[in-house]
This record gives sequence, structure tokens and C-alpha cells, in this order.
Amino acid sequence: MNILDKIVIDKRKEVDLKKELIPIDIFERTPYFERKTISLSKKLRTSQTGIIAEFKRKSPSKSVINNTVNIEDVAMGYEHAGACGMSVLTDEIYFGGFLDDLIIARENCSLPLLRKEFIIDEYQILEAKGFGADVILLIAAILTKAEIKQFSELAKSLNLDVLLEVHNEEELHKSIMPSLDMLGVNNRNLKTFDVSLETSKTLSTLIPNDFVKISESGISSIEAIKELKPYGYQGFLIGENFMKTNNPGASASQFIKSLL
Ligand SMILES: O=C(O)c1ccccc1NCC(=O)[C@H](O)[C@H](O)COP(=O)(O)O
Repeated sequence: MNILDKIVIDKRKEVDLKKELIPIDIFERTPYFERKTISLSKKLRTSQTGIIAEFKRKSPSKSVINNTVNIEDVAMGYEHAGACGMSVLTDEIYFGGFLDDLIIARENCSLPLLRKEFIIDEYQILEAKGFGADVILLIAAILTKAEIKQFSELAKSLNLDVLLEVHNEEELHKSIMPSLDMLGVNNRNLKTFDVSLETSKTLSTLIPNDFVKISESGISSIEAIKELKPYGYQGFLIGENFMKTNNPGASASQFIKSLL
């Protein structure tokens, strides 16, 4: 069984258990639920750099990345660095993240926040809103076309932006629909962990211009961004390159300054 299938099986168990323990309407009563969300797609359309900086403690492909920095400092650091948005991995088993990380990030910066999660149930979308997210991620590899439609329409009804992630042509073709804001091409094959920026280049021409295009994973140099921009990418999701340092905010700041 590949890692993605394993993650989805564990996620199903986790969500089913939570649904038994925490009624969904609780999320509608959090202080964050009524908050006016910030649109990442709108910010990216006018951003000079388009950097979405990620908070990522560990990953299935790299094991531990950074266990010492705290999310308060990193959220403030990313905002100060001039990032366009922040991605927060909330999966605990595989990425060492927590839902509370979203709240802590929300309290420490005013960047649009992406809940980076393996969303397989509407419950997680209400939860994302209740914990201060502005954007949700939908991964085409783990969802049917009907689920992508159902989940993205629910997110839009809650004023959340939707980032749909693909890795190949088949996933892209099944996914394109008006309820998405951004199309992300993951340069990492989530089943084998192979990373290649060629994936973003190849798929770019197939993405209609109405969507903001984001290139995700394996970006570690200014040269990579310069290579990808001519293919129409306006957003660049970067995790490990910043998180592997002692000071991810300072690392993002240096990176963003070199881009301007
Ligand atoms: O990062 C992984 O190893 C991974 C494995 C399986 C599923 C998802 C995975 N990562 C999620 C992401 O999409 C990345 O964290 C994000 O794009 C940033 O990537 P990077 O800059 O390479 O840390």
C-alpha cells in the first residue's frame, strides 16, 4: 500500500472518531467562524513574489524537519518576511501538526492561512473555518469528481478559498470546475516522493487562465521561481526550504528579498 492510501485510511478513522466526540455545530460557534476571511487567490493575483510559506515539523518523505521552532515565531516571521500566505499542516500522525497550530498562527499574523490537510469529509471544512483558516486544500488524488464539487461548493458557501491540488493530467481533467479558486501542481509524487519541477511546467498549459496557478513542493532556490514564472505560476508553496533552518522567518525574508 502506498503512503497516500495509508494516510487516507488513518484520516477516515480520525474523522469518524472526532464526529462521534465533537458535534459539527460547535465549529459554527467559535469566534473565528464569523470572521471575515482573507482571500489568498486575490492576494496572489497582485503579489510580486507569491510566496506561500509553510509550517511543517516533519513529513513522510523527510521524517523530522524542525522540532524546535514554535509556530508563534514562525507565523510572525513569515508575515514580517513579506510572504503572501501561510500554509499550516494540521495532520498529527504524518506531519506532527495540530489543529491548534491554526489558531496560534491566526493569533500571530494576519496572512491568509491555508489549512493543509487531507480533506475527505465536509466535517473538516467546517472545522477549518472554526479554527481560523481562510483557505482549504483539496487533493484530487484522494477525491472523486463529485466530492471535489461538493467540498469546494461548501467551502465557497463559507467564504473560504479553495486550492485544488493535482499531480497529473488525469487528476487535472476530472477537477476543473468553477468552484475552485486556485490550481496547485504538486511537484512531489505523493505515492513515490519523487520531486520534479517539470511536473509544474508540463501541466501549466492545461490549466485555464481563470485559476491562479500555484507550484507546490521541492522549491528551494530563486532560480526555480524564475524558471516557473514564465509558465504562468503566481504562487509558490515552500515548506522544507524554510523550515529546515533555525529561523524559518529569517530564511523566508532572505529568500523573498532576493526575489524583489
Ligand atoms: O512532504 C511530504 O513528504 C508529503 C508526503 C505525502 C503527502 C504530502 C506531503 N507533503 C505535503 C506538501 O504538499 C508539502 O508540504 C508542500 O507542498 C511543501 O513542500 P516542500 O517545500 O517540499 O516542503
